[in-house]
Amino acid sequence: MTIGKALTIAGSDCGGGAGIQADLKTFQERDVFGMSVITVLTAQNTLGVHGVFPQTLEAIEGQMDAIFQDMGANAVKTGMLFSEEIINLVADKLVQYEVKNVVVDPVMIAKGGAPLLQKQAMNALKTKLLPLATVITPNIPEACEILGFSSIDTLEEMKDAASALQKLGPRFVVLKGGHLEDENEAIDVLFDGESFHYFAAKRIKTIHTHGTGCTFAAAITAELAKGQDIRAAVTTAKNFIQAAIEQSLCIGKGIGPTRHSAYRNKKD
Ligand SMILES: Nc1ncnc2c1ncn2[C@@H]1O[C@H](COP(=O)(O)OP(=O)(O)OP(=O)(O)O)[C@@H](O)[C@H]1O
Ligand SMILES: Cc1ncc(COP(=O)(O)O)c(N)n1
Repeated sequence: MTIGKALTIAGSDCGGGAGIQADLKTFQERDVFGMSVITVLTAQNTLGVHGVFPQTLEAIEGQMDAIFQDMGANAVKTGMLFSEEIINLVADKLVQYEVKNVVVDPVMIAKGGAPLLQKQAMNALKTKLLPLATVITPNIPEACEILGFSSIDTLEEMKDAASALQKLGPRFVVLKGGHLEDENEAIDVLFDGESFHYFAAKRIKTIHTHGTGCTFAAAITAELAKGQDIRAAVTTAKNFIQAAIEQSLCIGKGIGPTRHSAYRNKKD
């Protein structure tokens, strides 16, 4: 019996809505074998991030070696990497193990505003990690930060940004439009170096969107691990996140998580 193997290299969200926990739930729902390398522990709930505890480089390296010297992975996602040292280590290991299908979610700031990437790590993200990526999945503020743009306000500007991001080295760019001011639609743009593809869905009116970015990127990773091409992977991920937000959960006193099981048994 074979199964796609997907690895997430990310931060732990003890509250279960984002990070490693969201990724593993998504992998399970998409029927791939999920594995994890924990870069940082966060003390976090729906009200915000209350503590960030980076793991030692030795601990991160040990987890990566354990996985790649035995099981390997058909696709890898990176999420919260937090520091320059962690980014450099993870990038070196991805090169060492010749990892294919690397999904980089350039996590920078939590929904509540807490920094999840140190300012001095930006250069390593841009120069070491992005060139290794098969696909990157920034949201609009992250794209602005990477490119030094002051704002991205329209679909045309999203296309310009996606094209500029692709020049930094990733094979594909999926620029997420969740932060665009559009009452009706949440539209994401895929750029493959030649053409643009659009993934639009009805915008859902809810505050409970904790972990949407992690979940969306994890769903892309799962589909790539199964051998799907990028357009099929993003199509499934968009359907998956739409269902998860439609049934998002009012758990806790703040921004609740999405329901990872909402797309279960639905046809792609
Ligand atoms: N209110 C919404 N209704 C429908 N889809 C949404 C909504 N908000 C975000 N999305 C979609 O969810 C996915 C994740 O996008 P989003 O922009 O929320 O990521 P993000 O800001 O990186 O998330 P996070 O802050 O959790 O990391 C995208 O496909 C986006 O279009
Ligand atoms: C460990 C970790 N990784 C990623 C996010 C981003 O998710 P969100 O912006 O929805 O809080 C997070 N909050 N925590």
